[in-house]
Order: sequence, then C-alpha cells, then structure tokens
Amino acid sequence: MYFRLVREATRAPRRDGAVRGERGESEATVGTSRSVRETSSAKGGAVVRRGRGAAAVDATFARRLRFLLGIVVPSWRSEEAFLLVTQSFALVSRSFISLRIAEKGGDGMRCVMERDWRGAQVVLADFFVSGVAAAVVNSALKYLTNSITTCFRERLTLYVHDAYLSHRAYYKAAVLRHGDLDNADQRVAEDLHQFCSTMSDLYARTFKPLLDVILSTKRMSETMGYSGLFILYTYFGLSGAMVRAFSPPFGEYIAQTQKREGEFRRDHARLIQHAEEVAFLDGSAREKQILNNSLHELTTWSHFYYYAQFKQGIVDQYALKYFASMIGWPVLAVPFFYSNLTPSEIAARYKENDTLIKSASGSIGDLMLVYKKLQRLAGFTARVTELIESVESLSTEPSTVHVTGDDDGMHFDRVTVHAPDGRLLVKDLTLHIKPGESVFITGANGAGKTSIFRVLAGLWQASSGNITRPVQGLATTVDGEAAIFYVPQRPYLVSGTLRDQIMYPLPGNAACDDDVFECLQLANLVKLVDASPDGLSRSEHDWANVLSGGEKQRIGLARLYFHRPTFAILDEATSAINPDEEGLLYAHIETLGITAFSIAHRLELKRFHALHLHLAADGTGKWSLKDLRRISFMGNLESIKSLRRSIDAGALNESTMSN
Ligand SMILES: Nc1ncnc2c1ncn2[C@@H]1O[C@H](COP(=O)(O)OP(=O)(O)OP(=O)(O)O)[C@@H](O)[C@H]1O
Repeated sequence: MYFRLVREATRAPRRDGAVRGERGESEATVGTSRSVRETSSAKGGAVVRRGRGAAAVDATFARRLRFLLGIVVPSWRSEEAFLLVTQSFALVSRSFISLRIAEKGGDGMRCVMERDWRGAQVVLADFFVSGVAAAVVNSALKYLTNSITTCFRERLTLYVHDAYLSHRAYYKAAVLRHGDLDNADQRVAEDLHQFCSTMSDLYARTFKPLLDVILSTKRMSETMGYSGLFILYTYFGLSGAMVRAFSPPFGEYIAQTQKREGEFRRDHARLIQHAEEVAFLDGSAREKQILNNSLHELTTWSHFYYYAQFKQGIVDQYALKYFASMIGWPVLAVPFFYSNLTPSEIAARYKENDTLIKSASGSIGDLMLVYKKLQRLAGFTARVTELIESVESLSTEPSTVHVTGDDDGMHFDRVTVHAPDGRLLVKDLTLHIKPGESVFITGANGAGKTSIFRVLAGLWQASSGNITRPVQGLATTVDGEAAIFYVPQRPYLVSGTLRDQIMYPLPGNAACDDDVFECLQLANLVKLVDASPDGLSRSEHDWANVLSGGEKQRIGLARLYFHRPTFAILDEATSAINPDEEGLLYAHIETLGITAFSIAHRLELKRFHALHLHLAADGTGKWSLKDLRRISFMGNLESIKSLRRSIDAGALNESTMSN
C-alpha cells in the first residue's frame, strides 16, 4: 500500500496541475500566471528563484536564518534578546539542578547501604528544595519559550505586513500571481508561527542537552576517567552522521505539507466566499469534488510523510537510544571492577553515574536528532523567506505612473497597455483630462476599459508611455481633498458598522455621522439606518450577504459622495441600479464637482460626460475620442434633494429627468 502512496505522493506536482485545470481556471489565466511569473522572475525574482524548492540544511539555509534572526532579534537591547538571555540562565540552572539531583540520588544510595538515618534526612531535605527549584525552572522554561515564540512572531509578521501592504504587493501576489507566491494568507498566518515556534524550541533543545553533556561528562570523569566516555561519544558521533546521511529530506517534506495545507484551506475559503453563487448554480456536487480532490492530495502526501517519519524513527531510536544503552552499560560498569572504593561508595557513585550516563546519552541522542529539527526549521525558513523575498520584490517593482501632488488633471502620453497574457488592449493612448471633463468609456467586453485604470492606479504596468496624475485614494491634493477614487461594480464591503462602509478606507468616526447620513440619504439608503435601533452603528457579520446588488452599488456611491474626490472612476458602478434613479445619482456626482470616468454599457449616461472614449477591441489597440455635446443635468444640491423626494413619492418619470 505504501509503495502506492509513495508513488502517488511523488507524482503530486503533475496531478497538481491537472487538478488546477479541473477546477475550472481558464487556460488564459493559467497561461497568464506563467508568463507573468517569468517576467517577474526576470525583474526582481532572482533571489526568489534561487531559493525555490530548496529547503535543505545548507549554506542557503544559514544565510536565510541569519537574515530572519536579524528581524526577530533586532538588537541586544530588544525584548527578544532579554528573553533569550533569561532563557539561557534558566537552561544553565536546569542543568545544575539535574546534576545535583543525580548526586543526591547517589548519596541516598550510600545512606541506605550504611544505614545512615541522619544522612538520609539531609538527602531528603535536599530533594525537597531541588524539586521545588526544578519545578519553577521547568515551568519558566516553557513560559519563556512560548513568550519568545510570540515576540518573534509579532516582529516577523509586522515586518511582512509592511512589505505585503505597501505598493499593493497583496494584489500583485493574489491576482497577478507575480512572485509565484501561493497562498500568502497561509504563509502569513501559519508558516510564520511555525517558524518562530520551531526556532525558539530548537534553541532550548540544543542549548540544554549540550550543557548537560559537558557537565555530566566532567562529573563522571572523576570516577570513570575519559576513555570509556570517549568510546561512547565516538559511537554517537558515527551513528549520528550515518543517520543524517541516509535521512530523507524532511525540510523539503515540511514545505510541501504546508503548501498542500494552504491549498486545501484556500478551496474551503473560496466556497465560503462564493457560497451564494454556488448555491444558486446548485454546484454542491462539483464543489465537493474539488474539495475532496484537494483533501486527497493532502492526505496522500501526509501518509507518505508520516510513513517516512515512521521508518526514520525506527533507525533513530535503535541507533541513538537502545544500541547506545548497550554500549553505555559496560562503559559505566567496567571502571568499578578495578576501583578501590568501599562497597557503599561504589553503590553511591554507580547510581549517580548511571543517572548521569542516561541523561548524557539522552542529551547526545537529542543533539544527534537536532539535525531533524534543523530540517524542520529549514522547511519553514524556506517558506518564510520566499514570502518575504517575494513581497519585497513586488513592493519595489518600478512604476510607469508619475504622481503629482496637484489636481491639474490626468495625462496619458502614448500609453500602450497589454493584458498579462500579452494581448494588445490599447495602443498609444494620448489624453489630457482636465477637472470638469468627465469621460464616458465604452468598448466590448474584455476590450481593456478597466485595464486602463489598472495601469492608472499602478496595479498593472504600461508596456510603454507615461501617465501623470494626481495622488490616488484618500491621499489628498493641495486643497486637502481626495484626488482619485474608484467605485467598482461590486464595491468592497468592510466588516464593521454601516458608518464604516461609507467612510472606508477611513476608519469609522461618529463625529462624521451627519455627513454620512446625508450621503446615505442621497443614495436612497436611509432604510438601512431606519431598520436598526443602532442606526449608523448597525453592524453586520458580512454586509455582502445582507445587501442586494443594487444596494451594494449605492453604498459605493454614498462612499464616493462622502469622500468627494476630484476624479472618480466609475466602473459599471450603477449597472444594478434601476435606470430611473441612475441619472439622479449621476447628477449628484456632477453637482459635487467630481469629474467622472465612467465605464458603462447604458448609453443614456453619456449625457453626463464631456468626452467619449471608445476602445475598438479588435486586437489592434485602436481607440477613438469624441467631444460630446454636453447635455448635462443642471442642478444644485437642493434641487437634487427635492428630486429625491419626488422619486420617493413615486412622482418622477424619465422625462422629468432628461430636461
Ligand atoms: N488578473 C488578470 N490576469 C490575466 N488577465 C486578465 C486579468 N485581468 C484582466 N485580464 C484580461 O485583460 C483583458 C481586459 O480586461 P478588462 O477588465 O480591462 O476588460 P473590460 O473592457 O473592462 O471588460 P468588461 O466590459 O467585460 O468589464 C481581458 O481579456 C481579461 O481577460
């Protein structure tokens, strides 16, 4: 059976590809990822490429570990350094306590043989004190190890967050698959923790056995000399080297396990995210198949991994524990055959040395097995450094967009845009859009309408040309206003209150409630406030499940009204809103003085724009720009509010709107 498992597990990479295809990712997307990955490697992925797949205990591992240690222990005055020093003291104390307990065990034996009641009482008192000290130090060691893990994790995660959330590296990793970074969430949430706990545990588990061996050897040599111990330790050295030489690459196995765990978790997360669509399509059977495939991958691999551990465990246990005891006993006993000590002294020292030799053998065994822990650490180190190197290279990718601090307008200067799979979308686009000149953008599906704005926002690179634009998002212009704001077809709904939805990406602030309420009023969403006694503080677990498609779009518009940017990109932002209100909502955008770039399929919206950009979508990258006769909705805030009242009263029809 296990041969089959091994075969399946080692075939996994190929099956992986097949399953990905099965899961319905389009060929174009897969191809895109690949081509992008190659480009990204060429750009900044040298470090990443070198490290991929390598999780051995070697020079690369040492270099990576040094780099990560520099992050988790930034200086000798840091909290982490203090904890490490305290842990070292605790480890030294623990070794001395062990030594004392062994010595008192021998003394106890002597007292028994000599029927020395007074001496026995002293030994008992000593055991009592040493026991309390050992209990405190042991618990302190556990506590310190956990504290070090937590501090390391916090440092490392903050470091990763800095790079992951700058220059939209998360988008490039998740959507464009630049940097070849699979399951970034799994790496950040799980792998960083595993790395830190393995790292702090390894230190404790290496330092203490080493100290135990040194101290026990010194003590034992007083009655046994060094020659027997030398034979025993040589055996350990040789058997340890052999075990290490024939051990499978467990570091690599751990990296593979984490990868498969991440894939399984991602498939479940995707089902939760798209639960409604799947339920409507009655896709349960297909989803089950996808999840079961992913689970099968994971369990096949786990069987293989645990079986490899089982085989290796037999070798390790026999060579480093039981066979070692067989050699250890004569080493312990023979010197006493030739000693001049009294029988009670022999019994006392034999008992003490027996305890010490067992402890030293155990410690040497632990040290011999440190390579296993190192391999484990190498696996996590590889995953963590891949993550850091990838997100750092992503956040430093050069940009073709020049950002100016003023809102003089947007300049597209001979901008050519290709899709990630290399298809030409737009060629030499040249535009100068001044504030007040709204642009209506049309073109067939996939023409590249959104892609122009992806390039404008710096999410994609232009193949050539230059873009000059004001600052984006909530970074403000010199006048203190937001400059460019994006309203997508499906607005992102943050977890939190109703107020948070409108103020996003600013944190919710009750001091702005009047403004927030007015924006909700203009977007005709007051019913959401009225429906809850909490008003604007109404909170939902997932707003996306609570709001209808049109309501979500209204939230996007209310958010836009709240931030009042100079420019707004409306990407089919009103497509789910009933047409009789769409014009009104657009009119309000104009009233607020927001210059709109509207991607829309409903041609009636043209009248709110000054220019019409059309993309040919025929593979030539052609585009055309028309100056529209401006038939704009003229109005002010009050007239719009009165229109809103008319709509609410059911007294408005389309002809009233298109005055
Ligand atoms: N992350 C991506 N990876 C690979 N290709 C992509 C990605 N995003 C978009 N594309 C491709 O780029 C092309 C242009 O996409 P874009 O979203 O700009 O189209 P659009 O004109 O806005 O279409 P629609 O009207 O359907 O929204 C499409 O063919 C699409 O498949």
